[in-house]
Amino acid sequence: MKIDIPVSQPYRVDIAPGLLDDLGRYVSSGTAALVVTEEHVAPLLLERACRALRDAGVRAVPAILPAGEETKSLAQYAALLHKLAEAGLTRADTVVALGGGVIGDLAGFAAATWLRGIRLVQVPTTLLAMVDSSVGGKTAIDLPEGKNLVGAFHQPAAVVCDPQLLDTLPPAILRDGCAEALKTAVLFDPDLFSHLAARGTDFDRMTVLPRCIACKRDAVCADEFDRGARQLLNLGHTAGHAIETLSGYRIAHGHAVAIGLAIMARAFCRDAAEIEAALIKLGLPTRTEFSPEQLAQAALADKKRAGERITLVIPRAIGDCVLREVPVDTLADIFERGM
Ligand SMILES: NC(=O)c1ccc[n+]([C@@H]2O[C@H](COP(=O)([O-])OP(=O)(O)OC[C@H]3O[C@@H](n4cnc5c(N)ncnc54)[C@H](O)[C@@H]3O)[C@@H](O)[C@H]2O)c1
Ligand SMILES: O=C(O)C(=O)C[C@@H](O)[C@H](O)[C@H](O)COP(=O)(O)O
Ligand SMILES: [Zn+2]
Repeated sequence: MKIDIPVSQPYRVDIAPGLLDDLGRYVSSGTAALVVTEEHVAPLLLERACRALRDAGVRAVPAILPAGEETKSLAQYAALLHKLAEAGLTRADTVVALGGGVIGDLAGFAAATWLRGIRLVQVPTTLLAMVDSSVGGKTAIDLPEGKNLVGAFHQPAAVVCDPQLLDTLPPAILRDGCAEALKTAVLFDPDLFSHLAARGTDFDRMTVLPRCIACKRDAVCADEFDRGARQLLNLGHTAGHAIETLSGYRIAHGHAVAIGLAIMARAFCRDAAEIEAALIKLGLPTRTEFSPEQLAQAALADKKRAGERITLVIPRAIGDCVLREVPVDTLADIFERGM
């Protein structure tokens, strides 16, 4: 299955079981590729990925980083730039991001900035990366002060989505991806919501992956640079990113988004009970130990803030979400309503 993403630099998401072995099709023969991955994914997939590239005449150079959100840091970004320099990557060459959202965001940011931008191929290996982070061109690293505070828009040249890679995913990591899939469903797709609410983590991959990617395509194509409608994709993220930051990135992105979604649903949504039930069915949390005041303070680092006002994503009902600008000093009360 192929999904075209007609942004300023159009590309395609290819979805097929076993597609990793065809990775060589996405990089030109005679060029080089830095295959960026991390210590959990490397033993599972790195050799296969490099073999597929070498069989296609590509000089594949592996770069293995530590696993986990801490890797989206200035220090690992700098280390990756040095690896790009050592590997001698030129503007004819490619960065391959082989991993979940952490590797996709970090390797994507390195590809966006090395030589002011070189080719990037996303090979998502988590559900979250398949349904959300590998598509749309947001790349970033975190600071201790907040999530994704440094980054760039850099669309991939291709997304190589092999659903078989999900077979080795630990259940908690699968649930992270379910949170973003459910977010997408609440935003745009009531049928997808019903599917996830009924099936939980036993969802049908070839239903959920294409539907989420198609929804993301539409939001990204409407507003590639995140100035308006694309901000809807931030549903649950104002509180979610605050929870991640306050926890020192101990709480994973998907879990934090699940809590953020539940807070906004309880505060605003006539379908709040259904959304909370679906989150619970998916094995996701819906409450936080942090106070509304702590969340509001941490949310001041949100990119949807402009001076003393911040744009929130308000879920009025499943399939009916809107952007609303509010004064930042009302945030704690809003979160309180959803606790
Ligand atoms: N750019 C975007 O649009 C966007 C969208 C959503 C989330 N994100 C970012 O994505 C990140 C979260 O991504 P994530 O949930 O994929 O986390 P992750 O990349 O840390 O992966 C989660 C865990 O799964 C392991 N793993 C990965 N693939 C595996 C596989 N096939 N088998 C077994 N284990 C595997 C990893 O080693 C890691 O321990 C956050 O930093 C978030 O901010 C970005
Ligand atoms: O692609 C988008 O746009 C999103 O907002 C998707 C989110 O799931 C993702 O977590 C994104 O990285 C958040 O972006 P940010 O701009 O709030 O850092
Ligand atoms: Zn997200």
